[in-house]
Amino acid sequence: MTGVELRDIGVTLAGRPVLQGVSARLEEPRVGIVGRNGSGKTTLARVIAGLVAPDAGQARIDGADMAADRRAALATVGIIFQNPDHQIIFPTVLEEIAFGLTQQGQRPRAAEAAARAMLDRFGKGHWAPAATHSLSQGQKQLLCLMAVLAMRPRVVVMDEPFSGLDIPTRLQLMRYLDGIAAQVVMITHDPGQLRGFDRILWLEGGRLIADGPPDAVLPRFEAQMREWGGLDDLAHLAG
Ligand SMILES: Nc1ncnc2c1ncn2[C@@H]1O[C@H](COP(=O)(O)OP(=O)(O)OP(=O)(O)O)[C@@H](O)[C@H]1O
Repeated sequence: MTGVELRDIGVTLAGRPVLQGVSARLEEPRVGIVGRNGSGKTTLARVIAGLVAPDAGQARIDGADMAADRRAALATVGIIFQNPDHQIIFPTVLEEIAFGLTQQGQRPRAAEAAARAMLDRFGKGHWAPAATHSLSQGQKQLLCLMAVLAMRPRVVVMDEPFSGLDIPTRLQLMRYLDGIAAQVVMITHDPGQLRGFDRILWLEGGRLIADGPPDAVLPRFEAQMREWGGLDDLAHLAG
């Protein structure tokens, strides 16, 4: 089958269930994942990208198990983390983008040419020799997006990619996203970033508590967040 298939996913970390019984078949071009802090969103993103193997159930993309088949994962799925500093490892922009392509088996010269082509596509050809540490947070996030897209993934998983960015930078990055052909699975706390999305998954306490089109899920999600926002549950410490 095509698309992301999550079948009864369970993940336990440090003896605690973090995801339980999560099942969904995602074929829509734009899928959002919402939920409170600690609800398991990042863990689910990592499961989809094959970075975490579930303790129970199966996660597949286009029929392949991303955690077991890292070669298929490199060709199929890319992930963009919340903090680009956790993702960027090379001193220059060109090296950063070319790296993933050499990982996929391209020769260095071909990888460099493809990296330059990706920079040109975003009108950022002049960034090639720039030092990655000199980029702003928004520029770093765009670099991560270009590095992932250069690998031509079928699915791009994004874990709160716009947090910490100012509004114009966020809007620019969202516009870039509009133009990409890959299926996007995006985690966010901000329902405003999910305009135009096709489907929303809502996680609470590691379980999927709602799954449907934005019109059906987001108004309930926002009402619930406002209600919980009125309570003082920050006083409790996890046991
Ligand atoms: N490596 C780990 N070891 C132990 N517990 C973990 C680990 N990673 C995450 N957890 C716990 O799993 C739960 C879910 O974490 P996760 O990061 O998936 O949630 P989240 O919904 O993405 O949260 P946030 O919105 O705050 O980023 C949390 O209670 C967290 O403390």
